[in-house]
Amino acid sequence: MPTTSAPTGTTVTARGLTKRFGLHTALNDLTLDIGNGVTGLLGRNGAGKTTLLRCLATDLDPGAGELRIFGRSAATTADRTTIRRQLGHLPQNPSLYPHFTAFGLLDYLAVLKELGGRRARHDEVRRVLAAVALYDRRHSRIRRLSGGMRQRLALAGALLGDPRLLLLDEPTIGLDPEQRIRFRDLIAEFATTRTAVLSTHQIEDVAALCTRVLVLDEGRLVFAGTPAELTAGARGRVWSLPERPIGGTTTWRSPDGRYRVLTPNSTEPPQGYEGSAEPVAPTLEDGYLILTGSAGAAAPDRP
Ligand SMILES: Nc1ncnc2c1ncn2[C@@H]1O[C@H](COP(=O)(O)OP(=O)(O)OP(=O)(O)O)[C@@H](O)[C@H]1O
Repeated sequence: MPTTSAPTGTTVTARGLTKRFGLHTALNDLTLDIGNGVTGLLGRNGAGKTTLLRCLATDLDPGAGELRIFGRSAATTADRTTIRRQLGHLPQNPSLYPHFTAFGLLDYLAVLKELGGRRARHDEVRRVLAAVALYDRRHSRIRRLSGGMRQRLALAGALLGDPRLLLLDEPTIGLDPEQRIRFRDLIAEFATTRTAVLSTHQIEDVAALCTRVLVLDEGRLVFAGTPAELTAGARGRVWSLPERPIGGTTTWRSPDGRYRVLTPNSTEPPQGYEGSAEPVAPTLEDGYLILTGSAGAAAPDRP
């Protein structure tokens, strides 16, 4: 496994972390460290990203291996309570009570988070509402908010109390481009002194935001490093061709009519296109596709 860069500081330490659901192994012997900054979790559907985030949130008991967060053991009841007080979790498909107002829901969550003193608690609710640009909608009932606004409200809930560790499961789903940029700014600022872990299929978010990337494949950690290191795996393996080749893997037909082609196993252009292939600078997505072997799956069957 290519691991060239280490995280700064250590918030999470996992050794041999394994989670089984019946006969299925969702996390398989994961050993990793996560420190300050934004760590992106990538992987195909079912790779184990949500399961890992749920273990980090101490919502799921891994069953095997060691998990320490802030130096405390997630397996010990007293330590788990201490960990929970210092983390914020935006789960996949968060459920919000539709009859609450935005302010009312966050105030309720703030009470559960033991943010004491009415005035200080309300100030904190106003702070997180402003952070996700929902302050003007604070009196709106949740059922009247759009899908993207609900997602931002759930993010505000995770930010309550200024946690040391923020766990975000597909946080930018449903956000418009302006709000997505705002989200990146918010999380990048947060992670200058704290730790954020986000699971996503939005590779542009990882490229724009993450200081480190972890890639899971069928429950195993197959990459830990920087986005630049993941991208480098595709160097010399991306081409622009005048037609769809038989060899290589076509990612898509670009608007200029040329075909963007990956050669996962070679730094040579596809056979027969030596004269017409133009090398293309790889993206993080190319590095990810080549690493996970998904590049082969990207090509449609030829008739
Ligand atoms: N509560 C559960 N009971 C049984 N199997 C589960 C449970 N939760 C997850 N799994 C299985 O564990 C594997 C990993 O699931 P997980 O939700 O962690 O994947 P993921 O990487 O987050 O996927 P996606 O990108 O689709 O959200 C899958 O095969 C899933 O079916």
